[in-house]
Amino acid sequence: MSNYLTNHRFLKMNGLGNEIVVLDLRGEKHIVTSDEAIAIANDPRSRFDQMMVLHDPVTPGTDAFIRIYNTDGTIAGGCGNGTRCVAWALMADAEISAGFQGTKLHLETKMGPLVCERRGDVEFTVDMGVPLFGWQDIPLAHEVTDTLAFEVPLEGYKFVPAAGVSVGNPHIIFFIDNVADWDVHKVGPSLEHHPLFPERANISFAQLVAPDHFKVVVWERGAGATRACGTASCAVAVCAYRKGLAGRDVTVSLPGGDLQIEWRDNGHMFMTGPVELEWEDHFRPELFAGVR
Ligand SMILES: N[C@H](CCC[C@H](N)C(=O)O)C(=O)O
Repeated sequence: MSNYLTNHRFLKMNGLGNEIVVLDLRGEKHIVTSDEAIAIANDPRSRFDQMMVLHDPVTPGTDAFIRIYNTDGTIAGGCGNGTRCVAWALMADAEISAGFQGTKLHLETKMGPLVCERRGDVEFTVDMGVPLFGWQDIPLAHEVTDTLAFEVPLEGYKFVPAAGVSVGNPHIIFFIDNVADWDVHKVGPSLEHHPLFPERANISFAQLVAPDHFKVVVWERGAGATRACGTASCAVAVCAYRKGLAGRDVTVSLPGGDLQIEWRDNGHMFMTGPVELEWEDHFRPELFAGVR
């Protein structure tokens, strides 16, 4: 492992149990390689679903640029839970916030800008942008008549139409009767890699509890089953609204807890939820038994 990481701030956090590492590489030119990301993810102390690496801002007026890595070393366009963790780090962490004043932060990923607002000690709202519903946007490998109801075989289960959307990353949702009947470990891997999804996909099973409440379980592209997924919660909320199942303001209950999603009239999705800091240190190779 390259020693350029040494001494950079390393935070192990989570957003509703979605395991997040925040690595502050601002001021550093190196970009973490896929192999380095995998090595950090493979160490039990720093195991992550997503690693959020902070770089110097690219667009004037923004506070930082974030590169997002999945457990398997691939890059993700968006990560809702991780973005809230970054917001906490830059606004509130004793060391890297550098006494940040105010309650608003402008972040940027390869998918565009992300504005974060602090709501409380550990509670943040993120403007997750505008969802895209075209088959090329999701993307699908070929055109389907209706991206809110198309066919993907679910081996071993009765047919349920799939809904697709891009919220900065590809999401496929199955609106089903009861999440307890679905084993994401069983169906997730083959759906994530299904040939209909040329960039692979995050897979969700969503159960309507009430028009303002869903129970959701997620199999994430590049990370597997996670305890919570912010972008999937946005994806469920906007597809449910467009299918006439729900209103614009919904609670999404994930295995790790609840997120609030609001799809405002201006087309933007707003996600609100908590973060937790587990431990922080400076990156030192000896901290990571398996990382060399
Ligand atoms: N856990 C993340 C999503 C990661 C998405 C990633 N698995 C991908 O698109 O490759 C969230 O809270 O939104």
